[in-house]
Amino acid sequence: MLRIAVPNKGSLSGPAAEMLHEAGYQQRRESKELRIVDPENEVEFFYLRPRDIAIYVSSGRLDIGITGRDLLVDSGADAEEILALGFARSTFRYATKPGTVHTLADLNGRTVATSYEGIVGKHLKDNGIDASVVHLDGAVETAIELGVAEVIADVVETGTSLRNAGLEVIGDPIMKSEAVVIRRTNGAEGADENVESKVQQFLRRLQGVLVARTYVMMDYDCRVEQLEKAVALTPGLESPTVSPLHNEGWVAVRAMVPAKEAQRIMDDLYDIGARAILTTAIHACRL
Ligand SMILES: Nc1ncnc2c1ncn2[C@@H]1O[C@H](COP(=O)(O)OP(=O)(O)OP(=O)(O)O)[C@@H](O)[C@H]1O
Ligand SMILES: O=P(O)(O)OC[C@H]1O[C@H](OP(=O)(O)OP(=O)(O)O)[C@H](O)[C@@H]1O
Ligand SMILES: [Mg+2]
Repeated sequence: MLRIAVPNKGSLSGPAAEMLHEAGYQQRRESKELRIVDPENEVEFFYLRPRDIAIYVSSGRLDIGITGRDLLVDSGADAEEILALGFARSTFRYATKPGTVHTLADLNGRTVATSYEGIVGKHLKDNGIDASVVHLDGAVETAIELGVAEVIADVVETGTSLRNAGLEVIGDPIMKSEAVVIRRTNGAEGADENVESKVQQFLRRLQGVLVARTYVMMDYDCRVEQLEKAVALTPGLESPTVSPLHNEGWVAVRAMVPAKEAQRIMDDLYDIGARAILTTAIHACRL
């Protein structure tokens, strides 16, 4: 049985459950459930606080987990990222009231409030900055207004929270984060054979979901003379499927294309004479 840690609340929890469901795994029905067994897939899911997941996984009691890259780094736990999942994307930044602190160097001697002491402590140290760090559990944007700190370091996605608090960012992002699958560092070494094959199957399934979300299937007909040009526009993953049409001199072509580029590719195909150009969603795949 593969043992997997899944976020039980916060920004990671909904999208993680959705992705696991799309990958064919059973998920909990009640938000209070702390663990469920999916007997068909021989997987047990543990619903844990996102911040604790790296600690459980590094202990070796759970085989893999889904958490945020920033939470993994902050924990300092002995675990590594094995697959990026593309949701809960954010940056991690310093911010302050306009006009007080302008550059990273100005942080010297200041107080920084954050929920991510691990990331901030290391970043300050690596940059030779002597600042004190105050730990707050959340809503850190308010810390400046209330005089607890002069600077905050927090997760920024749209920037709305910073704007609402009248704050502006300082310097470049400290890091970029997204949801990731993590495993104990070098966890594949010496792992049970059955566990290892289940981990690989889990990763293939999630990769399948990622591909199904980012690619569409494109079909079109074109004249044989235009085939090379058309194939250059739709190279597919390996190479497109080309089948003869009943009408001589025409072929049907099928290839996966990135969903974001589908409309532009359809225009370009039309311009070189392709017709009956269709796209269809991919629901699942194994590459
Ligand atoms: N607004 C956001 N947009 C995208 N990702 C976010 C956002 N807020 C937090 N995250 C990400 O979610 C993870 C933190 O999850 P956690 O559950 O601890 O916090 P949360 O989503 O802010 O929930 P909570 O309501 O408990 O504060 C981190 O990886 C972080 O980068
Ligand atoms: O840039 P934005 O789109 O505004 O998103 C960033 C905000 O979202 C998270 O807060 P959350 O609502 O989870 O509250 P918290 O600070 O208590 O964690 C994060 O801590 C920021 O405050
Ligand atoms: Mg939060």
